[in-house]
Amino acid sequence: MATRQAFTDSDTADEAVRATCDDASMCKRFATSKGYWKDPYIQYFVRQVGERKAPEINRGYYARVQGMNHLLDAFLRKTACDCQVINFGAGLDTTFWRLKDENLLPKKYFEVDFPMVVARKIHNIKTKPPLSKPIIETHSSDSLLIDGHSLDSDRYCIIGADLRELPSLDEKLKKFQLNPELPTLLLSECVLVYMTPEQSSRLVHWAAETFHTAMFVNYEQVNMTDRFGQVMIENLQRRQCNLAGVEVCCSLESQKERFLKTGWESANALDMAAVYSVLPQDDMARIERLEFLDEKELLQQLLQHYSICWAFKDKLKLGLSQVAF
Ligand SMILES: C[S@@+](CC[C@H](N)C(=O)[O-])C[C@H]1O[C@@H](n2cnc3c(N)ncnc32)[C@H](O)[C@@H]1O
Repeated sequence: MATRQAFTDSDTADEAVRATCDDASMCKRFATSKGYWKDPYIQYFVRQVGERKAPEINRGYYARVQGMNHLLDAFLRKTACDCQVINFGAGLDTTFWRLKDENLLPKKYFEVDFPMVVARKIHNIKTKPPLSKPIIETHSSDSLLIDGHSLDSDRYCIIGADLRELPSLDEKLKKFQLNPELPTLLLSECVLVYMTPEQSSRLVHWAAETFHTAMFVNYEQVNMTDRFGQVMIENLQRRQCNLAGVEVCCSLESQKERFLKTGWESANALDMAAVYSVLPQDDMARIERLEFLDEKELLQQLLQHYSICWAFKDKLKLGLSQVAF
């Protein structure tokens, strides 16, 4: 009886975590509909623009997407795209298509998410030619491996796996030709916070052990010990969504420490208020004209509660320390 209860609880918890990918995509869909940035592909994953989001939410998403893209693109340029990218907990992310359009595709772009999320993503790809065509165009043979829980092509691979189960994750990535010798960028955008500190540390450690030249970029909450953080935690808990890893989100120091304790050479972290202030000023002026922002303080508070942390190890001496803001 006790075992059955435990199974049911953890299943409900995982379901709530999986649902967060819809929240992220709906917010991105709304912000792109307002013109914050361009994403011609997100409409194929989220059909409706959906209900209005407050201007501070849209600006927060703008900073999140621009911040992550900035480090991703800098890594791709540094390696001249002779590298691979793994996006952990990618959800319905559309970065593969952006990179293809911008001629910035790495040798192979991998995504991992729960099998149920991956199944939905693959269904959308299969049924929407604007999504499937770029994958077929970058694939050399006639046969493409697609089943319910994985898609494998020459340049793009989607894997259904639980990031907390490392032996199985490692086996699946290697089965789909992950190359430990290639410089590798690992991305996690609002993902590690749903795992316990031990589980996320093990994942980050696995990455440090597997690749000699790599960068890990993690976006998630920070400064969560104050009242604002407490309200965020309670709001999510009300939806059965537990921030199991919130302990690591105390400060920029605790974010960096996770990497420094698990085999990474160096780690940096900025809160999103700092990132916001260093994003290209001309585009910033453009987006700040899109919607009137009444709640300037609220935006500032929101930005101070998210961060980007990036860590690297650079055996090939590519100059990864220069990949920064
Ligand atoms: C908030 S969403 C973010 C999605 C995407 N990274 C973005 O920013 O648009 C979190 C994602 O992480 C995935 N995720 C969380 N824990 C995971 C785990 N243990 N294994 C696989 N995926 C996980 C969820 O299914 C969900 O798609």
